[in-house]
Amino acid sequence: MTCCFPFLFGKRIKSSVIRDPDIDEEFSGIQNVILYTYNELRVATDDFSPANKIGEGGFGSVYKARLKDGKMAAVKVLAAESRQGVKEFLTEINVISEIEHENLVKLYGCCVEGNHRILVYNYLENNSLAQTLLGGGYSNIHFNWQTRTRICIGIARGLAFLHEELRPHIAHRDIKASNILLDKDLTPKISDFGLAKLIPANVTHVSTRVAGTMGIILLACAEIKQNYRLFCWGKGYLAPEYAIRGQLTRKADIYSFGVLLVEIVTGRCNTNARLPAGEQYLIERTWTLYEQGELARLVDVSLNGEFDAEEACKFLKIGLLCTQDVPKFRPSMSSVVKMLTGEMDVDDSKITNPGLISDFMDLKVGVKPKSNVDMKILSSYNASSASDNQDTTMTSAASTAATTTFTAQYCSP
Ligand SMILES: Nc1ncnc2c1ncn2[C@@H]1O[C@H](COP(=O)(O)OP(=O)(O)OP(=O)(O)O)[C@@H](O)[C@H]1O
Repeated sequence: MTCCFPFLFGKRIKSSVIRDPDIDEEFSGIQNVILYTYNELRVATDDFSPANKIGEGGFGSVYKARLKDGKMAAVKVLAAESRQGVKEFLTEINVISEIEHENLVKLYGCCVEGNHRILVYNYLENNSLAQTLLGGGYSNIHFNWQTRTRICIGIARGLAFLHEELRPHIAHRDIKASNILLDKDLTPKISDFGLAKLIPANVTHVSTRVAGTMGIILLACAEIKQNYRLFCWGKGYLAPEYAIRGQLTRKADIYSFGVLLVEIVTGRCNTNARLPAGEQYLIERTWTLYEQGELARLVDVSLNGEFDAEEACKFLKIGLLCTQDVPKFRPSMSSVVKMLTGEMDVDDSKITNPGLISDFMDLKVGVKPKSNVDMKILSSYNASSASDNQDTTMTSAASTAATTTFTAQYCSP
């Protein structure tokens, strides 16, 4: 196996030790990343043993590891399909390594040996919100109201930091319950910056491919000459403008945060096909109950009534503010933090209708779906940079890699 940077292994990267000018350039400005050898990580994970596997995401498998210095780590082995070239990979590392905040997962280092692309993160003891709070009762953790408020505020602070304090700003692009990890004190940490891209401060949005778990994929199949469109609805965190047009702004993250906020208060996933129609989509349900003045009914019953009803309804209203259909109506994350902590009032009159799948299906397609089909969509576009800026990025069935299950609605054009 060829080693890209043999002279760097086991060392903290210092650009001063690098001799190759290209590599020197790649590493310039990277000071705090440790480069691990593949062998070191193999030993740390007991040869990537299934017993140490703690998760599987769209971009690869995650293993629990004990590093040489005794520290626990989460080792994310990027799947072959999502392996980037050294340059892209290091660009990502460069971004991640400089980010430090109480509510963001810390990147310790990486491995870029031969074909391997591995990220090494701080290990978080209490798993993700998806596996605990929303995991269907398989966790021993009791999320009381106070813990939930702390988690909501922590996530909001982490995101506000990415959006507003970092220069250039960063949109996470994949805010969702499985990307919120909890440490031993249940402090939330936002993970998965693998998909984060820099947004230059003077750019209001970049139109780009949809990354990570897809909310919607619009596929036009060449064989049927675009006679059919396949709309796929996934886990529902994506803002409509991002899902449909690939328009990435911080406002799309704020939409996803709003969905997550409502999930935390209600203790349920944002989509649940087993519920009666009208209750399946959490944001739709929240909007209905808000209009009826009955928001408190949504609060997680497992709290046994032990919560501050006024505060819980306020959080749900903030969720609605964040998920408004019109991106510019959504508040900034720093305002969200202030509203959550009570430093700023929530103005009910500012709440307008949320961006909902049912609405834009009708709007964009103009016909009702013919049938529901469950299918495995191979997501993870490797769309060429040429198509990155086109609204039609998602119409290219394009290259597909990681498997994600979606419920698709097959429609006439
Ligand atoms: N730093 C970490 N500490 C502890 N567990 C982790 C850590 N990072 C990831 N995990 C576990 O691995 C799982 C998979 O994480 P990963 O970020 O690869 O995928 P995901 O967020 O579930 O999905 P996707 O790739 O679609 O975003 C997480 O849900 C979590 O349970």
